[in-house]
Amino acid sequence: MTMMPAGEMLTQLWSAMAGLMFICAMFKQYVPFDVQTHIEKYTHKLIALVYPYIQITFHEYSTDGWFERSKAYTAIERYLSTNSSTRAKRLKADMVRDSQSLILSMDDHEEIIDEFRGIKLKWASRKTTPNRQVISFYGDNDERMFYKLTFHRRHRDIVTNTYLNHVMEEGKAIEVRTRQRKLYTNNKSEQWVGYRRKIWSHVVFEHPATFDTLAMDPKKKQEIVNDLITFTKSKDYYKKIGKAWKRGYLLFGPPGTGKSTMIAAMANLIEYDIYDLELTAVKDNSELRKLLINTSGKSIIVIEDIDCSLDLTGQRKKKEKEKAEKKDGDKANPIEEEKKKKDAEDSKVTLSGLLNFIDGLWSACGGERIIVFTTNYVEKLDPALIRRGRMDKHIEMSYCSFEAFKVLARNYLDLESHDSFETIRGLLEENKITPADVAENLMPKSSEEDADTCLKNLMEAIERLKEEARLKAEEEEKAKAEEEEERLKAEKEKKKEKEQKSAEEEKEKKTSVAEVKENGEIT
Ligand SMILES: Nc1ncnc2c1ncn2[C@@H]1O[C@H](COP(=O)(O)OP(=O)(O)OP(=O)(O)O)[C@@H](O)[C@H]1O
Ligand SMILES: [Mg+2]
Repeated sequence: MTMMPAGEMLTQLWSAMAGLMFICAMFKQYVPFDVQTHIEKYTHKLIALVYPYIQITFHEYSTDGWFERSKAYTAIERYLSTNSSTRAKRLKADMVRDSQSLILSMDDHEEIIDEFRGIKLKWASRKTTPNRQVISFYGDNDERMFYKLTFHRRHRDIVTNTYLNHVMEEGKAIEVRTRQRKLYTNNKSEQWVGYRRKIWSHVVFEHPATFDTLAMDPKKKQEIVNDLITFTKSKDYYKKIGKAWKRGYLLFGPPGTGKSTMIAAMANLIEYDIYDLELTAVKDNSELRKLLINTSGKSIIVIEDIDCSLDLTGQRKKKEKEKAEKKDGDKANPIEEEKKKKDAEDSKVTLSGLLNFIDGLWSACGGERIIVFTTNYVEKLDPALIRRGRMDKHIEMSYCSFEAFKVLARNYLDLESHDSFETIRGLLEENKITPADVAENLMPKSSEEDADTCLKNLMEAIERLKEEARLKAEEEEKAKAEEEEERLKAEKEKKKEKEQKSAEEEKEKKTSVAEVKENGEIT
């Protein structure tokens, strides 16, 4: 037999392929659609007879729970990332933890062979674009990613019963190991369209705060740490008592007392993600619910300044509005006003919606969660929102105590003790100063400033604050006295007016009686 030259062989192959494609095109064009479907069905059956392989697909977004990224897909992605990196030829690279190492995973349209108990299984990463003759409104957002697993049908049982479980478990374990903690924030609903929905955007969470660097009463701090750690280990306990595995914390206190810092420290302690929920960007309760469904387990959901985000405290908002109206008078810009009004109308998250979010049926889906609210005005919140069971732990973050100061001195100046500590203790006991102010003063402002200078700065700052507070108190006192004086004056005038009025009335009465008498005499 004579060997065909390579070039000729290639030409023949090309022409055969072109012929096949032509036949396919003709088939699609001229054979009616339902006949095509029938032919396809029987072809599949025929292939199944001779082709002994089974295929399973795992889509990134399943069709029923379409809002949620499939957990199976994520687990497979992780599993294949460790198993594929040595075998696949085209890889995708992503940064992981601390941005120090890369994680490699299989690229789109790449295939790998995995081995399990001597069985060979083929994994392929695929992408489909819907077979439609229209230009997608959402651009290439309609692309769907999926993994396809192919294996021999004689291994069906072992794959479906054992192998897939093994992949899921491994995938989850890898995820925990390589997890890069994230800080999420919610997007406006306009960005929720398409298959690559962006309900939450995230950045890598890298806040350095820890409970060691957090300045507060050590006893209280320990209590919170214990509470958190107990929570993370209590899966079975929560199951036993029939409660969703979640815990609510309410952090309250004046600005600059470390509420946000505490949340970062919490996330760092228990290694949870943070979802920073901006309620003003949420249109209504159903959006709120969607946001919640799309949070993962092991996460802290934070609503900062809950008193400001929502008209939960109707009265306060109204008062503020009235005040603003009075202040602005007629000068208010009508366009601005209109916009504000529209914003207010748009934000229709209600108290009951929020309560449902915290402890409704939805709150139990997806694993352990911590919900944290922060506020500067705890007394203005609706009691329903913060009752125990909803917000399980109320933590007051208050002005800097001496114990808290010692933590800051250790952090900022590496000082355990100093001659001026006693003076500072006295100053802190007498004055209300926030940890943020103390921290600011303890931080060296130039390379020449040493610990002594920083402590001196702090003492001076407290003295200054003391003086400011005294002046403010004096002014307030004065204003109060003036107000009282004016009130008294107004009262006096009112009394006088009343007296005058009654005197006039008396006089009128008398004259009319006299007139009657006079008239009587005449008649
Ligand atoms: N208890 C604290 N321990 C350590 N640092 C603190 C503490 N409180 C405040 N700070 C410092 O002050 C800064 C402001 O604190 P933070 O943002 O946590 O205050 P906050 O209570 O959240 O205030 P706001 O009510 O205005 O949101 C932080 O960057 C932190 O460095
Ligand atoms: Mg804050």
